Amino acid sequence: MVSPEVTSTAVSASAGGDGVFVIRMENPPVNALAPQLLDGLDEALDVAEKDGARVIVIASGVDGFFAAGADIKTMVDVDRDGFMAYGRRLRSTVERVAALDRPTIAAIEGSALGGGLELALACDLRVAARGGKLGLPEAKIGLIPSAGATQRLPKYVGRGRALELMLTARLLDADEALELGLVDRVAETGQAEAQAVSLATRMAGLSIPALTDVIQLVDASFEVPLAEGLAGEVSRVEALFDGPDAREGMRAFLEKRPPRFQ
Ligand SMILES: CCCCCCCCCCCCC[C@H](O)CC(=O)SCCNC(=O)CCNC(=O)[C@H](O)C(C)(C)COP(=O)(O)OP(=O)(O)OC[C@H]1O[C@@H](n2cnc3c(N)ncnc32)[C@H](O)[C@@H]1OP(=O)(O)O
Repeated sequence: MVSPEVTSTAVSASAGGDGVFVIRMENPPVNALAPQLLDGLDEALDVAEKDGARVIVIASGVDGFFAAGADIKTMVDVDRDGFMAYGRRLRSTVERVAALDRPTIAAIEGSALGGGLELALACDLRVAARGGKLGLPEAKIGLIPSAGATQRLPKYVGRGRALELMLTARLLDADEALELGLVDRVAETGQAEAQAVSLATRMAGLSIPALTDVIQLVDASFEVPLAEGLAGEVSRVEALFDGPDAREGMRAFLEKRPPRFQ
């Protein structure tokens, strides 16, 4: 069901009854991450949170592009203050996606480049369809990725591969991106959103507090000493055990019925 609450012209959204909320970026021709698209993303995220979305999919509604990154046609004429202001604006939305307290999946149909790929990297998982290109070509235009890729990419693909991709500015296809660990699933052309929604639907049937805890513990594993991470597991599982989902999940298992998580 299309969500009428999203009024943006650069984004549409649909909320499924199963708790999966799909946000589609629609800023033709290349889904350049222009301010109106970022405003639309934030509006859609507001609606998703208000509606209690359990899993959020960020997809593309523009043929050929998930997102081509910052709008070079605009960037070429913008002054330093505008560059800095836009950078702050873009990073605000990207980091909001990264910090969401529910799982997020990027459905990459078409090319995801520069800031567009950085938006996908801020999601918890990535599904990429064959036919698109993925890359961080900022060095070709005298810039560097500056919406999180230098910090996230090494965690996904390792230091050497992250450097190779950013130092060559080369583009990958979906299969190589999967091989490197840049994306988590590959779909046939035109099927990225469908595959992402299928994955999201499976996740939406589980305990979202538990999934969110797993995401945060895995992300922390790159930052904290092992002992601190293990202690985090303990404190979180004890809190979950005290929460409503654990009792409901165990009772549903024993009663051989689907759990009704909050
Ligand atoms: C107030 C607003 C200010 C906005 C500017 C301020 C920026 C602040 C930056 C801070 C944040 C940084 C974020 C990030 O880290 C940095 C970036 O994202 S930089 C941009 C990175 N993206 C790219 O470099 C992609 C460049 N595109 C390509 O490599 C190719 O287009 C492609 C995607 C591989 C496809 O190639 P082709 O199939 O050959 O098609 P074309 O190249 O001919 O492209 C078709 C058409 O689309 C236009 N286009 C493509 N990408 C962009 C883009 N990013 N911005 C604008 N326009 C783009 C291209 O020019 C063609 O247009 P046409 O010639 O047909 O008019």
